[in-house]
Amino acid sequence: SAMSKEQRVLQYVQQNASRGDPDSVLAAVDKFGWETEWAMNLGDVKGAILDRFVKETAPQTMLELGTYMGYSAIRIARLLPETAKFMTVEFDQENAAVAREMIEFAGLQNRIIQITSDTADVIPQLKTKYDVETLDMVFIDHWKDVYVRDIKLLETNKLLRKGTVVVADNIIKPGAPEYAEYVRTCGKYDSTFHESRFEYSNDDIDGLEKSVFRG
Ligand SMILES: Cc1cc(C(=O)N2CCN(C)CC2)sc1-c1cc(O)c2nc[nH]c(=O)c2c1
Ligand SMILES: [Mg+2]
Repeated sequence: SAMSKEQRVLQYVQQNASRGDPDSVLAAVDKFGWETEWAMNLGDVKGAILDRFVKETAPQTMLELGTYMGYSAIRIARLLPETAKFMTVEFDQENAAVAREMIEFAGLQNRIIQITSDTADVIPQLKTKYDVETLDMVFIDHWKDVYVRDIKLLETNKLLRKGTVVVADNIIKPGAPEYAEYVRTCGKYDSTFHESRFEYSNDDIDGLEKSVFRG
């Protein structure tokens, strides 16, 4: 059967990037996104903002909700020390399979714990099954309608501590208004909005919300 868009991106990476070179993998995905087919990767413009947050935070324990093709997982893992524990969760089996190959091509499979499951099932298991005490940083980029559900699950499962940094994609496009409202008004976070460009677009606006848990 014909290849999916995600498989086409993976093939392009395998044929145009250098195995074991994460930056060349990111560059190939971005070139494909700009020049050939749009895809919902974080992309280079918002990616540079996330890079800065990851470098500033230097997390030892990190969680990503929404792996998709693995682009942001590679983006994050390339900045983490070997000692860091980084888990990424993807619900869609086909996307998870593409991500596994993309992450392997980048040579980062030893730095990324890939989980294929519903985040609502995984979050309550992080302490017991994944030996997590608390999270230093979280990147939320799965589905806008469950952003609030999942950050509340992180709270009730005692996975956040004073200073945990929670970053969320797509605050403007497609938009996560309930999430923005929650983190900005619930009193539990110091939250800032970082305006940027929508992935692979010169004119559409989007942005990342960065919310630091007050503990
Ligand atoms: C799938 C999709 C379509 C969008 C859009 O407005 N489009 C008009 C403009 N054309 C060009 C693209 C299509 S925005 C978006 C999207 C973007 C993300 O970064 C996402 N991140 C995580 N999870 C998501 O479901 C997610 C969806
Ligand atoms: Mg996104």
